[in-house]
Amino acid sequence: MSNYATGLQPRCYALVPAAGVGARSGAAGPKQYVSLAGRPMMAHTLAALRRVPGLAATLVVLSPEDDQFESLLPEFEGETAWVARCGGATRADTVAAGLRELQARGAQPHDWVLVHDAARCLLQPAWVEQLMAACAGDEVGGLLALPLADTLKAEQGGRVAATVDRQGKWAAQTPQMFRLGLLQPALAHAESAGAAVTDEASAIEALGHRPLLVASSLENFKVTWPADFALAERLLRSRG
Ligand SMILES: Nc1ccn([C@@H]2O[C@H](COP(=O)(O)OP(=O)(O)OP(=O)(O)O)[C@@H](O)[C@H]2O)c(=O)n1
Ligand SMILES: C[C@](O)(CO)[C@H](O)COP(=O)(O)O
Repeated sequence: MSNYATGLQPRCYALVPAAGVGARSGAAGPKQYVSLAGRPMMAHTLAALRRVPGLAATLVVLSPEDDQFESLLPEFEGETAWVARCGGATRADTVAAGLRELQARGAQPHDWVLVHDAARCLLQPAWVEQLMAACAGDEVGGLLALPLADTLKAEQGGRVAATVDRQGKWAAQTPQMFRLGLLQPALAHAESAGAAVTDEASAIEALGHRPLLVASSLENFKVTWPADFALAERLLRSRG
């Protein structure tokens, strides 16, 4: 019997952490506002989420200091498009604050939350639908990810220290989809243990669960480094 068998149909919420500064990107300001194919990067991310059938609402979590969202994405806010200015110092802090905001807006423990990086602006709705379909009947939830195609090296002082066995290794992407009632305590547990989790799945794993891996696309990369902007722009333009 499921822990979440309330008799109520769970809702699915998207939570977009967008409170980062983009230090690695070399951009003059937060990378989520860099213009790509004529629109701020985050506009592409949010447009993709808007086209996902079955999402009850999308919550964007900004830094309290953000002064660009309203002017650059004036059309976003609405009945199912929410904004909160409660982002934290780390991605995990931002997500935890966003979960509290979802709860305050009526989300229940059995509801699903799909956490998706603002910086993964090449997202395709079909990939999100695949994740939702895979997780629908699952107790734990899961994430989009990609099996590693390259040989993996461990580095020390600019030289190869070791070649790491890549067999069975995947690169984690987003969305990462978990029940609110599981993700919230998982992040709280990670924080109290002083564990710096870089994604939601690691917090869930630390509780002994094994999230589902749902194969995604190389195109769902996270804009991180300076050269990533040009690649994202080319791909966005090629999609028309
Ligand atoms: N304190 C933070 C840090 C990151 N993020 C968000 O988490 C996503 C993935 O993080 P990353 O690519 O690392 O973004 P930045 O933190 O902005 O980049 P950097 O680490 O290079 O500074 C981004 O959408 C980013 O805005 C966030 O909401 N709050
Ligand atoms: C969540 C994530 O995008 C999965 O790959 C990644 O862990 C975020 O890491 P970052 O260092 O905050 O960019």
